[in-house]
Amino acid sequence: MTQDIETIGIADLFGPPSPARDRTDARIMAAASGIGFMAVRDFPGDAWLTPDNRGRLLRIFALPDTEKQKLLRWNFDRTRKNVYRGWFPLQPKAVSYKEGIDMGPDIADTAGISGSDDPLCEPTPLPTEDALPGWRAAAADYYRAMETVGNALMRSIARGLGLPETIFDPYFEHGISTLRLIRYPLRDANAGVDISGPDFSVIHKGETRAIIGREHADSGFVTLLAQDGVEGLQAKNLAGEWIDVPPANGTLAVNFGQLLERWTGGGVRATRHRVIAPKTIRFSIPFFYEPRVDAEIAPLPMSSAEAFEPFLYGDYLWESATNFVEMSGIKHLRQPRRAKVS
Ligand SMILES: O=C(O)CCC(=O)C(=O)O
Ligand SMILES: [Fe+2]
Repeated sequence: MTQDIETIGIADLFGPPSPARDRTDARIMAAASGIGFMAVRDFPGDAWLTPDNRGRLLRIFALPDTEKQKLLRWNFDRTRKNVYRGWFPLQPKAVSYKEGIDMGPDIADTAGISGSDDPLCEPTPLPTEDALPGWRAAAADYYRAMETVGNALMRSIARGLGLPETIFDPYFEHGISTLRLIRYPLRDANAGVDISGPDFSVIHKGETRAIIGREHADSGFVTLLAQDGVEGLQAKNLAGEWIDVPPANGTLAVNFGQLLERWTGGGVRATRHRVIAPKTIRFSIPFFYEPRVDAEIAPLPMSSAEAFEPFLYGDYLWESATNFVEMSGIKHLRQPRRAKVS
């Protein structure tokens, strides 16, 4: 049986305790512990999920190259100081064929982390107000809206696990969530890359489709993904089949990260996903809801919890995130803040 991805209205998560909220919690936990993907709708800030409003953020891709280059990260431009936040350009030879920007909490002024020497807390290089009037304010509003949704899902997951609903709260004060804007152009057939190989293409519904987003699981707690109405995202279901994640307006696709999978001893599933090439250019806006950099992750007080050695979120994230192609070549720039007990 192919299990579909459920769409769940989450308005009740923003109200007082009620039987309706309990039912929503149960549906979320069923998705989290089952297929590991869901779509959510009906929440404060859902007005963002229209083509016009997403377009207010995606305007950044229309900047001239000279303006985008000012935002590049150190691994793409050695004159830059930012290593973790900022612009990643297209990598024509990589499986993932995308460009975009990673932004941190400083854009929404929720940071309280300035002055830190941790690259995970560095400020985000942003276009000037003159280059893109009104854009910064829109990005800040969107960031705050997604923090609110992430927070509501985090509490719902706590309740769904049978834990106090505030158990995760302290971990997320001054969290380092990432707002990412992605553009996947059509692959240039003359780029000198043979995309017929198995790494670069798959058969889907009898058709050969290029891969533009390499198969992976996300690193963080929960990911809130706005798609632009263009298909391409696929999730691996429990039977190991790739199923399409519908890009419906008014919904966010939600998947769970490896941090949460580890924290819950596999109770929540960090589902693998990938992007196959649609016929048109594609944009997406993932928001990775994440704890504070110095959060100590230790086994949860649940009877089913498996023992593991506590670790710092920042150490774990750096190890994981720097394996992605857009973060290549920077692993050596941050040392673990806590030595492993051997
Ligand atoms: O573009 C998409 O739809 C998915 C992006 C994604 O999986 C990611 O950035 O982690
Ligand atoms: Fe992802």
